[in-house]
Amino acid sequence: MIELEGLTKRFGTKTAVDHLSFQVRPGVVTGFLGPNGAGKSTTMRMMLDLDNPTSGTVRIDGKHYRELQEPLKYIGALLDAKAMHGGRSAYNNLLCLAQSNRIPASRVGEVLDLVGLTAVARKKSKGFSLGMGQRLGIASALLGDPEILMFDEPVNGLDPEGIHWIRNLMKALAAEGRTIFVSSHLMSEMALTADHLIVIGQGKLLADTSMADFIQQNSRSYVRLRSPQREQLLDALHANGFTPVEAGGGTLEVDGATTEKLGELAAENGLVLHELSAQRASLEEAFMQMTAGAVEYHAHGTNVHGADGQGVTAPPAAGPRWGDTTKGA
Ligand SMILES: Nc1ncnc2c1ncn2[C@@H]1O[C@H](COP(=O)(O)OP(=O)(O)OP(=O)(O)O)[C@@H](O)[C@H]1O
Repeated sequence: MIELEGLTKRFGTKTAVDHLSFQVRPGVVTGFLGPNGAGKSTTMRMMLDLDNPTSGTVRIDGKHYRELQEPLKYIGALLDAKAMHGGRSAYNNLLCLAQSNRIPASRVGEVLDLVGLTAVARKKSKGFSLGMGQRLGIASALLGDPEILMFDEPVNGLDPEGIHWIRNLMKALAAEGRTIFVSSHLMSEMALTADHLIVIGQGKLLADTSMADFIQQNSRSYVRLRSPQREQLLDALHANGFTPVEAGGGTLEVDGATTEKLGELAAENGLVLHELSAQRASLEEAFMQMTAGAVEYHAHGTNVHGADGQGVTAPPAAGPRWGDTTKGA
């Protein structure tokens, strides 16, 4: 278990991490998400005592990192895959780490095997590709067979097979009851890997929730409609209190409705539908909403339908980018 309490880091006037408090529990993969520059790496560095907090604390199984005897046996981390000594072989890099943590040398061969680097174990790591470097970093994290594992953007540089492998590895490690904490700015990746989510933006906690609840609470569900009798359909929708949104190509989107309700409405009005489908916004959209604040989807719309007051609301041209400061605006 990792516990953060009021963790804060300032670099001069820049607050990189802002009063973060959360727990990372065993037995699940916890995703640590945020846009570039949100403060993920800084938080992880403080968890590992590589940076001093300005204020607040991090506890690993109730202790400060520096109080841990042979920390690699408690917590393994992949932070910067390039941190290895390039002039040493993969095997020797790991052997040095093992020796300084009283880990038997036999474990080096085991973890090299686990990450698929046995064939290049004696090669100098400076010649490694990005993906091989990631695998070597993961091997070093696994060396002490720790109960807690932290990975900062572990799929960086991995090919599709490697990405699949690391995903399954993290899930398998969590299933063994370990605490797995993995950062990413890739929402799609987290959706496939994480059971629990911690989302930060501008160093602040935005969400601490199960993946299922996050999607449920943050993604928008709506119905998509297309009809050759678009004008009549708009009239019928407005007459029944719906606010259709223009989605391009003659398609309309309606929030707060079911396909059953809108199908019946079309039938009652004798309207032909070419499309009637329930939609749920992707996780990516959920993140956009969360980090950009409640995008005022309806409030900033543009009336594109005409002067009869029965306009459709156009969606915003483009959502704010990750890291914008408009949360809650
Ligand atoms: N040593 C430092 N000195 C000054 N500013 C720093 C330092 N380290 C990080 N920062 C700033 O703190 C903020 C958080 O950076 P951090 O690297 O933790 O974010 P991140 O979420 O890991 O981003 P990314 O996904 O791009 O790696 C950024 O604005 C960054 O520029």
